[in-house]
Amino acid sequence: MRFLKGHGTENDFVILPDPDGVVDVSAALVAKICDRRAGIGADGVLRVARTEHSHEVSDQAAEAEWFMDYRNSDGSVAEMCGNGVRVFARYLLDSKLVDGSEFALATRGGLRRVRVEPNGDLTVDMGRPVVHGESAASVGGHEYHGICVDMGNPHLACAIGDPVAQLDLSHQPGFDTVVFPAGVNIELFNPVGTSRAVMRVFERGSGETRSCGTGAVATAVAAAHLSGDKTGTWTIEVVGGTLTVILDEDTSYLSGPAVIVASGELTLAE
Ligand SMILES: N[C@@H](CCC[C@H](N)C(=O)O)C(=O)O
Repeated sequence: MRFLKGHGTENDFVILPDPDGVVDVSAALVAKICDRRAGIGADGVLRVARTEHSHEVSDQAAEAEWFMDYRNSDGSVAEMCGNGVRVFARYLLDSKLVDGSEFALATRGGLRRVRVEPNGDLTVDMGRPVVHGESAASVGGHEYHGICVDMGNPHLACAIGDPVAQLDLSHQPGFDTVVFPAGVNIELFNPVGTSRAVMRVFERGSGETRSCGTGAVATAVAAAHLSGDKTGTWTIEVVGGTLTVILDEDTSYLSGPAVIVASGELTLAE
């Protein structure tokens, strides 16, 4: 099976081209591929299938030719991945599977429109973030309060006083399983001034990663909430680079770099 490897601000993915939708990506195979010692190593897998071969997309999303089948590194399925969309889009562009500088792709979370910026960065229309209350995460014996943001997938974004660089995110943070029965991606951030935040993330199904696109938007929403705003442009600094988030009345946009770094033949079997 052919594979490619790519990343967006060091949130890294193995891409499996499967235009006819015939590859069975079992949880065990995904976990093996993502293993950083026994496999290729990645935060997740992006299977690239024609939307007509997927039964998991809404009617609206079915208008896109390509479906991003995203899996976390533990093999679990997620609805959306913001950096994944950008890396997936880079693969489609490099492989000439899409035309022009604006196109859409299908995800389990719905249709996502992508635009190529003049500097080569990719911007994704991430849809309208939905805020649904407050909750708390516990890390290293500290409890941090934050807001719950649905980006198609679940997030808890917490502004914290301690420097994020000092957090130990080697273990799953505690969270309220009544609020998040299907698990949650947890962002911990330090607001810097009025339009910047430094963020770390512990992702559901993947552990700490060096970036998370949906998490960056959730962080911008939480940071804006703190400063009494609903709209604006936010610079989100993640461990693997810098992302830009624009919040407007109706939707949100995520921009940043995405690159393909390798390709090869996968010999791993389940
Ligand atoms: N890294 C992603 C989010 C991937 C999915 C997440 N772990 C989940 O289970 O919801 C991003 O860039 O958004």
